[in-house]
Amino acid sequence: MSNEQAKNPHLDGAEDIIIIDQLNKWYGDFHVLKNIDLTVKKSERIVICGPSGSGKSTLIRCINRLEEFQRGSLIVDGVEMIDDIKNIEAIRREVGMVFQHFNLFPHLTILENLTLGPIWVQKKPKAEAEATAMKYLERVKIPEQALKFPGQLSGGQQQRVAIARSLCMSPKVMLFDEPTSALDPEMIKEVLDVMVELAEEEGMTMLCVTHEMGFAKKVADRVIFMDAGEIVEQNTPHEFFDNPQVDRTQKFLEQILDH
Ligand SMILES: Nc1ncnc2c1ncn2[C@@H]1O[C@H](COP(=O)(O)OP(=O)(O)OP(=O)(O)O)[C@@H](O)[C@H]1O
Repeated sequence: MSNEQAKNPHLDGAEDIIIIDQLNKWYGDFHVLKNIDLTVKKSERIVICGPSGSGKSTLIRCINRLEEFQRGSLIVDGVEMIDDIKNIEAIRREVGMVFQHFNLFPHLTILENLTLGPIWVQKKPKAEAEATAMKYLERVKIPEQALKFPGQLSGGQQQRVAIARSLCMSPKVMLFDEPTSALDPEMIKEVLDVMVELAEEEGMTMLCVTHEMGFAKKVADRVIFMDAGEIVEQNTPHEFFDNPQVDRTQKFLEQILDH
């Protein structure tokens, strides 16, 4: 396995924000994650790819504790993930997640979707939460949609709302689980553009499960290839795409780059 750590200058001297050590997870008898070791630096941008069912979603869902795991350790910003509700809450505050299907509350306006967490979880005053929400709606370029309901927005706009909603909680890490795979082709770019800005202008630490290899080439410090519950290969995008070391990676790249 190639283990070359990203060598981008913006990561020089950066501290480790996620440390995963020998993480193993089973669904019943099915060993879904096998001996995962992964250290992520602050401001690092990681793209995770691999065949369907290889465990990509499960891995990032473990990071913010949407899934439990049976063996190994996982530390996020110095907080170890053990079965302790206070730790889970701390992790959820630090780690935002954007899903394939947006997961907005349909009966709440966009503004209410964005302020719900800050008001109820972070106990922020309503006016402050709304000001922050508007700031992030402007950042994702849809402030005029604030008083509409999710069903009145396009898929691309809803996904940008979901990204803004995560940002309202001031996360230190953002996890993206196939954020563009439910979108029509013409909407994919508008969401990827927001993610690129987030990486380049905010220096956000990002782990993104995606098959958007153009995004990986443009933004990622490191691309990780998973297969059958293992990290099979990881490298800088340049090396990963131009010089894959492992047979399984080569076959995967041939398949997806054919499309
Ligand atoms: N709740 C569950 N119970 C049992 N098996 C599950 C559960 N969730 C996922 N799995 C299985 O675990 C494996 C990994 O799933 P996961 O969603 O992490 O893969 P993935 O690489 O993200 O796939 P995809 O690209 O299709 O989303 C799959 O075989 C899946 O069927």
